[in-house]
Amino acid sequence: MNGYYPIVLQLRGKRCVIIGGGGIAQRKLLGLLEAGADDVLLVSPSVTAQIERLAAEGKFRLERREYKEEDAKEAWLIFAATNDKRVNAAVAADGERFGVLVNAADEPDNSTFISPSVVRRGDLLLAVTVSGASPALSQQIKQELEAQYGPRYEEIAARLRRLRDRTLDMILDEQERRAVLKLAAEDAVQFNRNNFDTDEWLQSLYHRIDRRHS
Ligand SMILES: C[C@@]1(CC(=O)O)c2cc3[nH]c(cc4nc(cc5[nH]c(cc(n2)[C@H]1CCC(=O)O)[C@@](C)(CC(=O)O)[C@@H]5CCC(=O)O)C(CC(=O)O)=C4CCC(=O)O)c(CCC(=O)O)c3CC(=O)O
Ligand SMILES: NC(=O)C1=CN([C@@H]2O[C@H](COP(=O)(O)OP(=O)(O)OC[C@H]3O[C@@H](n4cnc5c(N)ncnc54)[C@H](O)[C@@H]3O)[C@@H](O)[C@H]2O)C=CC1
Repeated sequence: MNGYYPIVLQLRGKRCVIIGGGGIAQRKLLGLLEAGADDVLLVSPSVTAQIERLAAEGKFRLERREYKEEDAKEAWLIFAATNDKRVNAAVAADGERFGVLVNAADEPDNSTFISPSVVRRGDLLLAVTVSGASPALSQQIKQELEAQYGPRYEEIAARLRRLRDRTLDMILDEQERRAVLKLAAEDAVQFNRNNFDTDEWLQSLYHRIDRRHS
């Protein structure tokens, strides 16, 4: 069994490099752009039509050439996703040497991180991995989660963020705030879209907490 520690990375301002321009490189690229990465370089002599289109829209920098060592040296995080095992292994070894986070798409043993399957609903991020045992199972579980946690969860998360921000200056007692926020998370899933007001909601949560305590 492989042990992996999950983290969620903030990529703003971090140089993310993808070596390769096929279907796998494209999937890693879309994942980075969805995550808000704003300093992405993709290096490959040939690329898919979609990679080409996104490059033309200025979403990231494309260099049509083969990999060179400086690509790894200047990276914060790097994906080795070519169809040449030796190139992928060189990217991984260079990345390791320069202390860069490395994902080798063809060889988990050369990687410092692996990519999970991801469902995004606004601020809600669900990530699934089977630690390399079965990417197909990760994908299947992702589809189940997509059905279970539909698009309305984007609004639920946004609503809870607004409420939580409001409580930070309204409820100074930490215990009380915790009780309100836990009840709010239970409550949020039941709400329908209409007649929503953060302050009214907060008041009703307060009443219910009071009642529980008395
Ligand atoms: C270790 C890891 C490293 C990494 O890439 O990060 C890795 C490695 C490899 N994948 C291979 C095959 C496939 N990968 C997929 C799909 C995905 N692969 C992803 C992640 C990972 N793949 C990491 C482990 C994650 C985990 O286990 O949970 C996903 C989840 C995320 C993503 O890539 O963004 C994405 C689903 C995205 C989605 O949600 O839709 C499919 C399905 C398909 O293509 O339709 C197949 C064919 C079916 C199968 O094999 O199960 C091969 C053999 C290549 C060959 O035969 O040459 C290797 C190499 C090896 O295992 O040695
Ligand atoms: N991690 C995963 O989920 C999966 C990984 N794979 C692995 O990923 C590899 C890539 O798969 P695909 O994208 O389908 O391959 P592909 O054959 O469609 O694309 C390979 C790309 O690598 C580029 N390339 C080749 N040599 C290069 C170099 N020296 N420098 C920069 N770019 C170079 C080519 O221009 C091409 O764009 C496969 O060989 C396979 O081992 C395959 C399936 C799933």
